[in-house]
Amino acid sequence: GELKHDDLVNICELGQGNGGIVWKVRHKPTDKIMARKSIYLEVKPAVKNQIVRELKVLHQCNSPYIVGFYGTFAAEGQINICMEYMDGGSLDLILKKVMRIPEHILGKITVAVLRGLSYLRERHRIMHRDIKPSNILVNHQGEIKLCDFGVSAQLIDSTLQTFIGTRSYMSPERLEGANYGIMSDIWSLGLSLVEMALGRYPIPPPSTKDIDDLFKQDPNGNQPRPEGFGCYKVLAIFELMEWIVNEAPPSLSQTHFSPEFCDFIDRCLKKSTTERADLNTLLHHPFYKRYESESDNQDVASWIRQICKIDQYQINENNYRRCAT
Ligand SMILES: O=C(NOCCO)c1oc2ccncc2c1Nc1ccc(C2CC2)cc1F
Ligand SMILES: [Mg+2]
Repeated sequence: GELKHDDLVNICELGQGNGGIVWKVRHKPTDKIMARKSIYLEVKPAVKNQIVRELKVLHQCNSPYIVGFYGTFAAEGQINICMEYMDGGSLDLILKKVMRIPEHILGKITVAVLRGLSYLRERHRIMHRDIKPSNILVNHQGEIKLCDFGVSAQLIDSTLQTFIGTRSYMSPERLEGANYGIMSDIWSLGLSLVEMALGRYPIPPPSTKDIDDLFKQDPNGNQPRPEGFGCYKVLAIFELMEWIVNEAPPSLSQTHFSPEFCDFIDRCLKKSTTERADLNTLLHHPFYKRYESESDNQDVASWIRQICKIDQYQINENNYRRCAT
């Protein structure tokens, strides 16, 4: 049956952003751990009920590359979406812990995202609409899954993409207000991969010297990033949108990345949608091919566990220091 608000007990807050707050919760009747996202909306009850009705389609969204769905309900003026708890968190949080994500892990991420996008398109005829590191979640089993995709048309309209912060992953055509579709998700994937490969949002593009410094000082990319890293100028959001529309797209250099990866990125970040690679082309690209055959994700699992162990170690270290004083 449907989940009820009173059956859920808050454990801890997992994150906040763009009008939504996510809690780790326990479902008392089943003792199951879940993540509950609450989105506050000032809309009429009829609109809320339509959103809940449309979100129930998520019960049919079953794929290894899509975060599991347990149920949805309206309570206290919020839309609540209960989903699978992913104990590795989202890739934007992972990126804060490490300098950057190694290419072979980015290959596995690419396989999962392309397969997730294919599933949403083939089986549900929808695009994602919000591909970015914070909407790609991982767990200790090495699974990589998508969340926060546009399954409810009414929720899309009600939020009207007012979340200005997320515009920076939007494709040029979408920023210009032109028609956009799945090709816009491909642009967002390309931009997200460059950000995770370099360890920083890639617009304005870092200079070759910046990138060489980044790789010289820490070849394995495991040290947390020093403050003021790269001391690059952070553009205001509108400057950023202008840059995406008017300037050349970011790219990767073959000094630090494989030719296949560099080419994959170039194909995703074509500013013109007619030149940009579509989903099927990318599913035949050598970079995707290199990783699609690897069935298990034990390399991802051990990489995630190693990062979370550092995290756990630091928690213990801080606790020890506090107790020792
Ligand atoms: O969270 C969203 N935006 O994040 C900004 C607010 O924090 C979001 O925006 C939508 C627009 C249209 N339909 C749905 C959603 C949806 N949420 C959502 C979609 C799919 C799932 C699947 C179970 C994994 C979970 C979700 F939370
Ligand atoms: Mg999100």
